[in-house]
Amino acid sequence: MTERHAISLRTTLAPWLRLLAQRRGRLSIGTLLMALTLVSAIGLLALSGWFITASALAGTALAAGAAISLNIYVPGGGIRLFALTRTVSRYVERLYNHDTVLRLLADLRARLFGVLAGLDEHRLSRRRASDWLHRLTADIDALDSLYLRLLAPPAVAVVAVITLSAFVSFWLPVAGLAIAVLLGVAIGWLTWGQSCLGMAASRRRMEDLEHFRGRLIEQWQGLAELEAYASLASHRQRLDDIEARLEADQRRLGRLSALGNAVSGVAVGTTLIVVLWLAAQAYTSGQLSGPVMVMMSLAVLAFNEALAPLAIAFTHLGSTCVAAMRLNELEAAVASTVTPSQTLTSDALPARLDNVTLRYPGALVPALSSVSLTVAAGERVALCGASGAGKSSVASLLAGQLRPTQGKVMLDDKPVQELVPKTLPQRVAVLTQRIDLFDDSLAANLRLADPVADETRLWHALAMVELSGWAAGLPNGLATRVGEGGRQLSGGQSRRLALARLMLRDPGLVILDEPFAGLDATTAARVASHLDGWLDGRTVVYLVHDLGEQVDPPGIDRRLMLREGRLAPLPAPLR
Ligand SMILES: Nc1ncnc2c1ncn2[C@@H]1O[C@H](COP(=O)(O)OP(=O)(O)OP(=O)(O)O)[C@@H](O)[C@H]1O
Repeated sequence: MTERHAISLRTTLAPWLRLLAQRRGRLSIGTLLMALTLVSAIGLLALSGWFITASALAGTALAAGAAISLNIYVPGGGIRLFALTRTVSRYVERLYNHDTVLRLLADLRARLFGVLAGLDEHRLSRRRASDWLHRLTADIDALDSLYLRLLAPPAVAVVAVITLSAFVSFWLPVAGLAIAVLLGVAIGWLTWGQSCLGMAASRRRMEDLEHFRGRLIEQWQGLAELEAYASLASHRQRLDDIEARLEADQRRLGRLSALGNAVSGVAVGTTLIVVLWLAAQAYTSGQLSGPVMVMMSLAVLAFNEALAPLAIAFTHLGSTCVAAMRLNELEAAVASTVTPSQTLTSDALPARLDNVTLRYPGALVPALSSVSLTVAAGERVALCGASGAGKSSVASLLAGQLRPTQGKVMLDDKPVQELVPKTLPQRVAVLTQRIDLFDDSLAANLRLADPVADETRLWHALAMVELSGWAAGLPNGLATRVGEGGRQLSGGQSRRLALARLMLRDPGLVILDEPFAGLDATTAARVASHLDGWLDGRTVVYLVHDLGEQVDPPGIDRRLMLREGRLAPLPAPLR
């Protein structure tokens, strides 16, 4: 890992470390509990070694007739104490740290929800639902390892090396130095070295996992189409390719983790031999007693416990980095938007596009080019154009769901991006081509627009779209379930239900995309006459391919024509 990589790693993880720092009290207690567990494990082994050796030597001396005494109570008590603190602190540490991690997860998810809520429709629609799911699950999971796997264990290991080295130096400084150097190098390798080795594969794996999940969901959703066009095999082949890459990286990371574990074992083993050799020399020169010599060596052996979690955690550091990078990108996208503060009046809203150009990300040509149009308060404008002319793009701009690449979008003479987010859905209503109905009752689907609407209002809204007779004839009336995505309803019924839902609100600007699509002429004419009354006193933009084909939307004051993303002169009327 170069210096540049190290800097980018720091900047990538910095926002998340700051988030962790908000819980620094809990994290410090958790780390202390980890350290206590480790110290108890080292103490237990070291003291046991000392005690067994001292007892053996005392026994031998007694057998040889020497008069010696050994206090067995203090070391025996110490061993019991370490055994007890090791068990209790491990249990409490697991409980406490898992609780901390769950709290961190809640912090991370809440922060991500906040970020997602701040994204406009445009940014949200650039990714598949599965990608957002991946952000909320796998990415957050990868980040939660930041404390438990990447911060606390190396911190505890470093403190433990310093403490052990100081402890051993008390009797034999050169052995203390050997411990500091050898185990310090091992910690360096297991953190820095392992992360360098695993960085590429763990990053790639994280990216491939997201692709794999997205494509897999896409395959299940589109299974019927893939089978109908005999494309299932090629689609599956692409999935297999990603899976093969995932498996190869998994194997690579497994091998690297095994290498890390081997390095950790070799490091502890080598340190043990060196300390034993130095201690044996000190013993033969009378500098050190036998029990202390054994105690030093066993203390080093117990250090295995401190190094064991490092190899796997740091081999997978790339996953955490990718997750953090993705979430940082999202945060940056939200941070770049203006803090909104303006609200809309309760009257009909004037709307304006000032020299607006809109280019979708990655598109070769703009969807809208230098479009300027004004809709006065209370006016009804029909925006006509062929499929792909840019009508829906205009609607999304007016509804604040898209931001223009250039130019200004004004509602009520205020820039749309400066409007408080909740004011837009309250005052601007859009009926798009895509109808979203939920697998719930008719009443629940209607009450999305107004949760406190009573049944009288619901029946009135249904009557406005000529659905009240049909609904009254259903055995369960308003409690009838519409099925997933409104499957129990016809296309025309779904559209009218969506229109009824829209009429439960009180918007100042109404945008209706082909409001009568899928309706027969008689029903369309009846709905048009109800709609006409409801639209009075509101600004209206109709999006239509053309006028005069079937039933026109009611009360059109002016007609505009869009052609290939530009406002065009109206064609001369047919004679
Ligand atoms: N999310 C998107 N990403 C990229 N390009 C898009 C996106 N949405 C629309 N476009 C492109 O922008 C242009 C205008 O599309 P738009 O949906 O605004 O047209 P429209 O007039 O509403 O069409 P229709 O009547 O078929 O709904 C089209 O060329 C379309 O391909």
